[in-house]
Amino acid sequence: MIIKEIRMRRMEMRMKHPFTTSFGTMQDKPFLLIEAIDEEGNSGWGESVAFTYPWYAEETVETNAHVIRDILVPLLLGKDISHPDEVNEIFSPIRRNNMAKSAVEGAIWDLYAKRNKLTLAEALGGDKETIDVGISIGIQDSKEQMVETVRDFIGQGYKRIKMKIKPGVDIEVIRAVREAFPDVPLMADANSAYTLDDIELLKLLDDFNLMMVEQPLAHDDIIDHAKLQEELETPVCLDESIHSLEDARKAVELGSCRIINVKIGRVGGLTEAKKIHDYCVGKGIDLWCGGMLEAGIGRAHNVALTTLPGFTLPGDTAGSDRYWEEDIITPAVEAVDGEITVPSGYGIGYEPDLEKMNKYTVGEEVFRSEMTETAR
Ligand SMILES: O=C(O)CCC(=O)C1=CC=C[C@@H](O)[C@@H]1C(=O)O
Ligand SMILES: [Mg+2]
Repeated sequence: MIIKEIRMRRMEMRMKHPFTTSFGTMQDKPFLLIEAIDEEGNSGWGESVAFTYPWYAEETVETNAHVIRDILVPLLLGKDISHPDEVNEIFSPIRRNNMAKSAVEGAIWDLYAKRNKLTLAEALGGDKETIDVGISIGIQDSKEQMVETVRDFIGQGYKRIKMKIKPGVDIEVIRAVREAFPDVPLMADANSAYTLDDIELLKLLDDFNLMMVEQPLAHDDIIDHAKLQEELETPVCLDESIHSLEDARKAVELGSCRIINVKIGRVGGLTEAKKIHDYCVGKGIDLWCGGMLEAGIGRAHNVALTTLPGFTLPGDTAGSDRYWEEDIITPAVEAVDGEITVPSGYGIGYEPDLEKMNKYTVGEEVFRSEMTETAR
């Protein structure tokens, strides 16, 4: 398939509620959508998960727009791609900028699957018809509010509860939730808010039968996480530290984690995510698919990835209604009793809702192999 045109939409959506982590609070969500069109007029979609502020990773919406426009699109326009794995290869000379790469590569994966009359799950080698999903809950104003929020999501049937923690908002909140819900599958995400100086506090987590503690230490660390895992019964799960198969291999060999949160954008796309999956299956490392507060396109990619057999734990792909009054795909992603039915349509399986997309589009750039124009 020849990549004849790539369109980059600047989107602005606003989440229903603010989302607070150890790094801050967000509710407005500017992001980029990528559409790739082949010579037959087939169209595939990808979503950048970069935030406007580089608190989770070094990339931002602006750095993504530059790298996509000036570096990645010129490498792909006019190219004859027989399999999306080639995109990972074409982009390999570009250092990092994984979220930018992933947004473009995701569009090519969707395009490839549609062109070959496959669901994206089938194209990736996934074999599940439904996926179990959990919910990620931001830091709440009080432990009582956290308990009530957890109660609400358990009532909606979510298969596991992830709560954000940070120094001063950790042990007592987890204790309150565990006392209220002794058996709910429960985990905590620290977003790198602790250091090895906190090891005595972190060892207290072992009292709560948590499934895991996610990224307790520095965002770019695997050594200290290995020292921490030696002291903890609770499995360490890495998120921010893992940007590639090589990072995963080193972390597993060092014993830095027993679980990995795979985020397609963080690792540079579906091809790399699949490589990490295949490696971790062989090493007995459990995986789950993390979220980046995606709109429907990104959420659809997460659903497809989660169909791979090594995604053994419920991930963060909640229904669209977790964050959005209305989504930009139809139908919206729906979690019923903590399960999402994998769509049977080709590609990502959800249709872009162009009326909603246009409603939230604040800018668009069109790149064609023979010209580039700014459409609005
Ligand atoms: O998309 C979701 O629902 C998951 C949101 C979530 O937990 C996160 C999103 C982005 C950065 C972090 O705050 C956190 C994570 O680290 O997984
Ligand atoms: Mg995380």
